[in-house]
Amino acid sequence: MITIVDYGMGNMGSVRNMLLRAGVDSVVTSSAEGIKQATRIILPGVGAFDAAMRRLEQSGLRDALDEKALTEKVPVLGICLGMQLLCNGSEEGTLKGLGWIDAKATRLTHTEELKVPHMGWNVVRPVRPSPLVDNLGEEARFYFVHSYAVHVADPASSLLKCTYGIEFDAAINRGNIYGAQFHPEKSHRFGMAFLKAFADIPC
Ligand SMILES: NC(=O)CC[C@H](N)C(=O)O
Repeated sequence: MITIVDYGMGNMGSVRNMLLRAGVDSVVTSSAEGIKQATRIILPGVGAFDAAMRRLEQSGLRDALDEKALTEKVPVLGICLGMQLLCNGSEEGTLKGLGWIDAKATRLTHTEELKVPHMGWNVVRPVRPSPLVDNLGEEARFYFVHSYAVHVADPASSLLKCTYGIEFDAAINRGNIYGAQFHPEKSHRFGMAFLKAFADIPC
């Protein structure tokens, strides 16, 4: 069973609905108790970096998440802001991130042709094989809405790259920790395949 973490920053319902369309059941929890039951976790997120970190800390969810991710090593998927939170930090804020993957988020550069936020569909390029991305097929495209982009320190932590002015990491992975900068819940069949693959990752 997948547990979707509700910490007041994002649309848990659309993630749950896309999982259902993929034939995967899930529960939404806003409590540390709920997280303790989890065997697989999705950390969604829409909004600002510091506000999200503050909510995770103040709600007591951070400790429960640390235990699951670092000690029990259950598969965890961060989506959009949720992926940025997995990193050491972001130029968007001053607070430290969860630090589960050695990476940082930097601001995208606004130009005449390329507006920030990066909003809309974009293609991604596979970097290395992983059960999470191996079955996406040719020309996989995903839906993005973000102003900050993640760059991993160790190239081996990158699964998918995307280019919007600069190249950035669109999906990342280290051990049991996974992240997607795009919104799989808004990415039609590609997003459904991606979420199904996360649900099927052996643990
Ligand atoms: N869509 C969002 O919530 C974006 C998350 C983050 N604030 C960013 O701009 O990258």
